[in-house]
Amino acid sequence: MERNNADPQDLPMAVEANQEGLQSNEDLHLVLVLRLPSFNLPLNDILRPHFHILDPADSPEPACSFLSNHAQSVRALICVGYTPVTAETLNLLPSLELIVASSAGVDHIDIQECRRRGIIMTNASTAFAEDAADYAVALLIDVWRRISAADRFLHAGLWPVKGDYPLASKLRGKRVGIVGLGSIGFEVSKRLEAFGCSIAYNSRMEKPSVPFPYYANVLDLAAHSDALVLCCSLTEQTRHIINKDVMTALGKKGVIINVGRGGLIDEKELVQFLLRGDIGGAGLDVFENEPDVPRELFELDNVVLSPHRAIATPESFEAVYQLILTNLKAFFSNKPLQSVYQIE
Ligand SMILES: O=CC(=O)O
Repeated sequence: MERNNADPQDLPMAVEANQEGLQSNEDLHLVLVLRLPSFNLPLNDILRPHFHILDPADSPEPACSFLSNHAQSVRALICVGYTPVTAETLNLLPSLELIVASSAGVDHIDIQECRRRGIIMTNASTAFAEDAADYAVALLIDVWRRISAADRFLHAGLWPVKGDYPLASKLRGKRVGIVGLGSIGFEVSKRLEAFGCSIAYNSRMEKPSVPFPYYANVLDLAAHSDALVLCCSLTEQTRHIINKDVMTALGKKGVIINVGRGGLIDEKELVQFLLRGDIGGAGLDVFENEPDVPRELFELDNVVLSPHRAIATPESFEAVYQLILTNLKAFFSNKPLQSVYQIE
């Protein structure tokens, strides 16, 4: 594969050291990092020995002129966090071939434009899968066993006043429908099987390698489930995949857990269903307009809320940095990439 020959005059970067010794920036492949200035991670330090990092957030130049002036020959871009990558941004990067997303979800990236341009994308759901799955299951157990609500009961000093706390619900024997059986959904299935739940799923395509019943339609999955766990990407096809009809099919005792994206659920409808008692409860780590959470939810004891933290542990971030490094090294040495996001 051809080397990237950025004009070193354009790049006000110092000479970098790598493990093999000192190399000038001219010898290192150029990698653009797009991040919000507030997103200060050790990622650049991990990458610098291996790549020549261009980071507009470190420059006083406005991002647009930085990209026009310095990034014309950039072939690989790291998108950190949920920094939007729009068609306008992509237009400033005519040589771009690869986007490495540091997130599991990629709905902040214009994937249709990437498809049109033939830009490959990798995401980080494999690195986040275990933590996201632990969290999804924790939310489900919390809603069914009412742990957070019981905690509030005790904190409010209500045990001596009101007596025994009401019984909650058992996990074993429950039917859980997983929406999106990618790496995160699959980890959820492994954990819930161990709790004695029966698993079914909906996904873009049936997966011949898994033993669980497949429902091509989320409505049918909901009708055969006690809980839905949402682990899929937010795309044009999945926006509001959990709508009024699906919630009705899930029924009054049904529970919804969301560790995907807020936009997967018609949130206004969800609030109404919960207020009317038309579904049994919800465990929500993501919301349609973060960080704004519908205030009505704060009053409901059958709802467990969390500020978009399912994937986040220091260990999972470390795994993401390593995944990013592996993918960039593979790309520049023309080897197979890990965790390629399949753009539909
Ligand atoms: O929500 C978290 C992620 O997409 O990484």
